[in-house]
Amino acid sequence: MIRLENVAKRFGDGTAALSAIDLEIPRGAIFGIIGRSGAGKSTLLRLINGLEHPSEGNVLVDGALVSRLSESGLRKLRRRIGMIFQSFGLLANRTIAANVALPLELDGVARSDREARVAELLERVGIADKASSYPAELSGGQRQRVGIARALATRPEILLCDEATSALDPETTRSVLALLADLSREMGLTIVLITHEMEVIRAICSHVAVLDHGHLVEVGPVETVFTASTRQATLALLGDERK
Ligand SMILES: Nc1ncnc2c1ncn2[C@@H]1O[C@H](COP(=O)(O)OP(=O)(O)OP(=O)(O)O)[C@@H](O)[C@H]1O
Repeated sequence: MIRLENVAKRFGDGTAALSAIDLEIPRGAIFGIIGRSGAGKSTLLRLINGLEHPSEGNVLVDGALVSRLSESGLRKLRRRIGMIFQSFGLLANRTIAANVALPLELDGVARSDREARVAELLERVGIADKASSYPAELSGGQRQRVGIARALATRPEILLCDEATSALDPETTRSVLALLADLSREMGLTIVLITHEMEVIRAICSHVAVLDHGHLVEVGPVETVFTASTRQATLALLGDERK
């Protein structure tokens, strides 16, 4: 379980990216965090995997205080937390199989075990036939499948998704989100997804938190928030849907 207790994050230049955030993300949830550009979504994700530390408050993953972890503790934590990105983050000069194998190589996994695991992952995300291709030869949706396979290589319990479908067309977005939902169910994976698109939240999330100018406006089950909210920031994100 991920827990933020009264978390604030201020950057050196005085920017307050997050203020007084209390949030609990249950194990196995598909938890969406929505907000406009600059609302603090990426900062919140970076606090969960320890890339940033809070200026105030606590971030806990399964009871461990992230800001108190040693370097080796942080490395272990990041092995339990996979991440995928809008821009996919693949290495252009490596084949698809070699991209997926990278975290296993860094972990010192033996070559034969790596090859077996990579084959299994590529099969699971539906691109087994692309193992020897290079990223430039794949569509956006296929590249994100590679990103998902790579993120899951070390069998993490948590997957952080940073605008993972924002570069994809609506149909490809739906198929990638469906894959994420299936993986969450199969593996008991907790997914924390940040987006500025309501449709993404509606498609797979069980819970949603709305961020606005660094503040948590509301949080709850998707249906409740989307049908009953009276908060201006939420209504603005819902736009015409509620009219
Ligand atoms: N390293 C940094 N130094 C200074 N300010 C930062 C830094 N990172 C983020 N910020 C500021 O913190 C605020 C929140 O940024 P953040 O990237 O978390 O928002 P976001 O909701 O993810 O936005 P977007 O959807 O545009 O990525 C913004 O005002 C941003 O300019």
